[in-house]
Amino acid sequence: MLTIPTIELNDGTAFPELGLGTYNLRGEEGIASVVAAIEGGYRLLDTAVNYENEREVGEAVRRSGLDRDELIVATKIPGRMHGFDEAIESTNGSLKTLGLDRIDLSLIHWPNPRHDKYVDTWRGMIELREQGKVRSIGVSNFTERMLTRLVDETGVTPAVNQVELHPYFPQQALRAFHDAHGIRTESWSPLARRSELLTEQVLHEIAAVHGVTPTQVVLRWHVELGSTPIPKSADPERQHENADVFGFALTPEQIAAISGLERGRLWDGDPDTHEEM
Ligand SMILES: NC(=O)C1=CN([C@@H]2O[C@H](COP(=O)(O)OP(=O)(O)OC[C@H]3O[C@@H](n4cnc5c(N)ncnc54)[C@H](OP(=O)(O)O)[C@@H]3O)[C@@H](O)[C@H]2O)C=CC1
Ligand SMILES: O=C(O)C(=O)[C@@H](O)[C@H](O)C(=O)CO
Repeated sequence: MLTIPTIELNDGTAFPELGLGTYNLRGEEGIASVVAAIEGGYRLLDTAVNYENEREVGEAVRRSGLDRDELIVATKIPGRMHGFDEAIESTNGSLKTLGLDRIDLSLIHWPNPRHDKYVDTWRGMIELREQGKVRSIGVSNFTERMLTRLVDETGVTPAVNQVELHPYFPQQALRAFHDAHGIRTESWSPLARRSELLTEQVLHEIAAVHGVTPTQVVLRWHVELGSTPIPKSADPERQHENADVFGFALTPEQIAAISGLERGRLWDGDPDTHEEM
């Protein structure tokens, strides 16, 4: 079993440097994949109401037999549940579906700025944290301007901002903002959803130098940037490959070469315009 190192969030919580994405892991097969990941050493599980697999993730937590406090279960409030009361209702629903008595990390899934309710949603999450139903609170797909507004209007800085981040979209400016404000960056689609990224020549060259795979080079790049990647894999061997990135280090030149693959978002997931309910 691998040991995945942790960092400390701005609320004092120990948080893994790599976790498991669970988008599309559903049913008995999905449960088995999540159990395998936990047995392989994963301690951060990323789900969402909109993935329709909170039941499976909660069941995997129970089947793993691991002490509950060793795991970080993260879920997300969907756009249709924005607002103070709605955030509380959504979280109570997630607790029930997960079958757990605490959510370790709750995120606002998308800001949906046209509806302009994310500040009220955030206030609901602050209340949930005070009630102990949620341990850490954060956001996803927030821009610098949106993060600034949350802090200015509530005085509470998110612990995490989970955003699209991979070598095609390295998010340098947003990461610098996070670092300056004590917000942990989390990378979604860290492998660019497998796409053609893993065939890039530069990744193969760097992988050969270290005796690792191109996938491991990409995930190590996230770690070196100070972001927690949450690669999704249904397969225990690929889960192991993805998490086994703490035994080598990239040089500054290699990190720069990987960041040089930048070309933009995978799809039109721009938080200023994309709306997800
Ligand atoms: N907050 C947000 O708005 C968003 C959050 N997310 C979160 O981020 C997670 C990860 O992002 P996701 O979009 O799933 O994409 P990823 O970048 O994690 O890529 C997942 C794909 O890569 C494949 N894969 C995984 N490991 C390997 C490997 N070692 N070698 C070859 N192929 C591999 C998987 O296939 P296989 O399973 O067969 O191994 C799957 O097809 C999601 O699952 C979700 O939890 C994602 C999008 C948006
Ligand atoms: O997976 C998520 O968390 C999302 O927010 C979705 O937008 C997802 O990335 C998707 O299905 C986009 O095609």
